[in-house]
Amino acid sequence: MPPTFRSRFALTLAIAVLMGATTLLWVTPGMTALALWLLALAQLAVMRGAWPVMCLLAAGTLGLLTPGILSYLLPEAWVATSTWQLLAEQVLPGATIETLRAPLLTTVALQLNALALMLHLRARLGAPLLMGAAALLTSLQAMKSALHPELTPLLHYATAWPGLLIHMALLTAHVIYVYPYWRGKRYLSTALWLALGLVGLSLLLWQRLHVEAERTLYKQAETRVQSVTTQLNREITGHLDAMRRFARIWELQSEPPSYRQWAHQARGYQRDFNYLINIAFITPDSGIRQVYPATPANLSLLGLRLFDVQPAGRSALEPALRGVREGSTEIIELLQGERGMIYYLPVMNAQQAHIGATAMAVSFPLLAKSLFEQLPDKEGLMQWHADGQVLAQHGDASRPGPWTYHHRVQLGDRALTLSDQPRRDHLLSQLPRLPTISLVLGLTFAYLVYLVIYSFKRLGYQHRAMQQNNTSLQQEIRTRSQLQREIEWLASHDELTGIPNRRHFLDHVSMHRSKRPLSLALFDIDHFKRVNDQLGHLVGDDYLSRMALMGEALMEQHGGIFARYGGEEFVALMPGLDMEAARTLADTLRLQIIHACLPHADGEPITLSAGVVSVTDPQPFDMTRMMQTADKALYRAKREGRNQVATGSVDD
Ligand SMILES: Nc1nc2c(ncn2[C@@H]2O[C@H](COP(=O)(O)OP(=O)(O)OP(=O)(O)O)[C@@H](O)[C@H]2O)c(=O)[nH]1
Repeated sequence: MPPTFRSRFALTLAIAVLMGATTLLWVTPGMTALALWLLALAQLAVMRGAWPVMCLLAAGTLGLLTPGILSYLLPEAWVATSTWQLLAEQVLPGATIETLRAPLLTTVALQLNALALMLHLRARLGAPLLMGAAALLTSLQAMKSALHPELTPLLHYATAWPGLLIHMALLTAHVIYVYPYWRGKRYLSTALWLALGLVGLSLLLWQRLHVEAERTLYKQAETRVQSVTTQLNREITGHLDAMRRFARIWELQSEPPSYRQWAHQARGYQRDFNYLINIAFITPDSGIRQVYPATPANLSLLGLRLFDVQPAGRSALEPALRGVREGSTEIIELLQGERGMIYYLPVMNAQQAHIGATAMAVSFPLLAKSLFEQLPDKEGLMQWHADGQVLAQHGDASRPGPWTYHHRVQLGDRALTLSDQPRRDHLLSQLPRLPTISLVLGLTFAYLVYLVIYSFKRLGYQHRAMQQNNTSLQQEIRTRSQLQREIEWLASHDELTGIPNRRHFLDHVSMHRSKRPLSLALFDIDHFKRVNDQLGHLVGDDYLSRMALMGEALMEQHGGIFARYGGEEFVALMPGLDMEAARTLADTLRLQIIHACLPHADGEPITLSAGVVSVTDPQPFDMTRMMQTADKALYRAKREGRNQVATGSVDD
């Protein structure tokens, strides 16, 4: 994709995001929409190169989101949920904490995105990681929203899909824009993938801790409800035991109780169980004979036949009146105008004859009130239900939480439900901050790991590059030294034969000029032109080289030097050799060459002529004169038939 097309695509996407965020802000205004809108503007500013504007917008986004993050992070003891709620109401009348803060993952993702925009292309400061982490967090939030409610935490409230999609599009626009700048950085990928792995791990840990924390809240509701039902069972067992004791009192007398006796005994029981709104004596024909307390509502019942006025309780009352067993009604409409249940117990007299039954009417609302008494009323709403009707309730129904705990209780033959719906503020205040702290620490750790690995890899890369430079520099130095040596060698040696050249020879001469005796010999190959002409120049070159090497070896063996003087001429300096020794050495070379099998075209061996000159004490050394004398001697050797050594004296 050509870069221009890529950047145009990113720009279009950013503009689309801005339009989407504007719509979102219009339709469902909230912190997520506002932050996205600012970020989209910042993204456009980045693409237009307006850095100050971009920094201002990104910093504004960070500032907007910071109170939200703090509200998730700071312990309840430092800043209570109610304080955050008050703050929210002051910022926007009628707002709740939720309207002014996005879900945790979305808030953190938006912050990371804002930071990444501020860092722009600076991979060394972690811009790619911030983008990657923002994308991971947004994906997890999307997953949680998609799976809601089965696998999501109890307190979860999903981010609206448009917000998530817009955020993803914004991240994509940013990645498309910056990708070409990061593509070539080899040391980036290791640091990035490792740090993203850590981000993923800290997200998993957060998810685990978060779900656990919210399950604990759910458990608290469960415990609360169970304590109420246990208390209910205890109360029922308690007042039934008391009632049995009460019924047995009348076995001591032969007459049915008088009102005075009845009131005297019943008073104590009614005081202990204040939800007993009526303790009555029922005659065998179901007539109400005595009632306590003597309230107008109770007194108005005297004389009534329960079989007639309360047929719903007949099945419970009849066995008690016949002395067969105790009985109790379901929760029914009591004659006193309340809902409740009535317990009937048989009453016998001293002669063990059934004289009636004791009836105890329990007001369910009063019973429920006594059960709820211990519970705080600000934490939520607790309700008793039966047949879809609320029998009694306790607490505060405002800002209900996202879930209700239900518990079925068997009351006689009747099933009741006790529900507990905690208030959202209560749940938020109870929610531990540890998961959020672990997420923030995890992200920070991943960021630090990224910085360390990135710097380490970058240093390594730079170090390797430097090492490569050093190696090639050393190689260059070696090549140059080699060249230098070759140049120096070529300056002092003959290229064809490899033996010293005339310049080297002259340097050598100046070193030994004071040496006595000192001899010098000039050598010239005989009829060498014929070799070239008849055998070719390549053979001529080969002969020259081989003869040069023989001469060099022989002269060096005797402490002298053998050099090519030019063409097919050689020169030798022999320090310490007098004329006779020098002539013999020159002749030895001549003989070696004859026996070296270097034939002419006709098979005749190649030969050599030489002119030798020598100086002894106190003769001075004059190079020009020495050379002239040796040359003359050589000329004589040639003239006298070649293949011989002639000598000359510098004094002639
Ligand atoms: N192949 C080859 N030939 C060379 C080189 N330098 C000089 N010569 C040849 O050496 C020959 C010298 O010839 P001349 O000076 O006529 O002497 P000559 O044939 O050796 O005869 P005399 O010296 O008189 O015995 C020439 O043919 C040169 O071309 C060389 O480096 N390689």
